[in-house]
Amino acid sequence: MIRSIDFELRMRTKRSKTFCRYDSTANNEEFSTEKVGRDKREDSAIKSGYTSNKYHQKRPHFSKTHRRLPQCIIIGVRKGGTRALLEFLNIHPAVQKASDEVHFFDDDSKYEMGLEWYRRQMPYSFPEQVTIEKSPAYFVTESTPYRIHAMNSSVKLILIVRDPVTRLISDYAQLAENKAKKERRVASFEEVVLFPDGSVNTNYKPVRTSIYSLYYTRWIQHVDKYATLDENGSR
Ligand SMILES: Nc1ncnc2c1ncn2[C@@H]1O[C@H](COP(=O)(O)OS(=O)(=O)O)[C@@H](OP(=O)(O)O)[C@H]1O
Repeated sequence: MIRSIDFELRMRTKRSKTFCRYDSTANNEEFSTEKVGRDKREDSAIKSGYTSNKYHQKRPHFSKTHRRLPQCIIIGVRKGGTRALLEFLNIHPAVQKASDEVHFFDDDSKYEMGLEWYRRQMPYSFPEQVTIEKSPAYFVTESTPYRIHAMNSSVKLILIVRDPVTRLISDYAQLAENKAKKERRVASFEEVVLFPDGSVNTNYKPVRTSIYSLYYTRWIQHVDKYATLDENGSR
């Protein structure tokens, strides 16, 4: 059991002589490594901030830790502050986050790889810790409520929402920035959000994402099935 935020565990592996420290305050890492015997690959990965699960799979870990399917999932909403929420939760020593968005339930090609693949994307954790991942696309993807329920009907789901118009502007701004980086034409906000007669274009995906009721009603159909999703938790 991890008892406090300052609690540290240290391990020296025989093979690489890597010195590992459990640091629950670390930003992007389940484990921070330091000192003796790090191989070059590890050094450059740490320097560049590279923290993909592919790399984690090769990193040393404590003998009593395992990768576990998440008991808690932040399902959205995109641009709702999901990253900040995940990082805040991860400060708690009993929480272990997946660093990357896994997109297991909303991406058919990933879903087809099965739960064992999904489990392997998760961080190592102690038995008492809660594994958590966030993929904001889950909230708006049709197949996701059923798929998550099929994995675990008592998984805890967190939905964080934001003023729908502010969220739309934030979503548009990110998409526009991505397009600009690729030197593609960026349509104005009015162009994509409004029809010439001034009505709102609800076919534009960022607009649709902000119509929370479209998706909420889909999730609510599963509320009875989710034993732990009570009235407050589902908001
Ligand atoms: N604490 C807090 N309160 C209010 N808003 C916050 C907070 N933390 C992050 N943010 C804002 O959330 C936006 C990023 O949301 P996400 O992390 O969900 O983005 S993403 O969907 O993963 O891309 C992003 O919004 P924009 O600034 O409009 O881009 C963040 O500024």
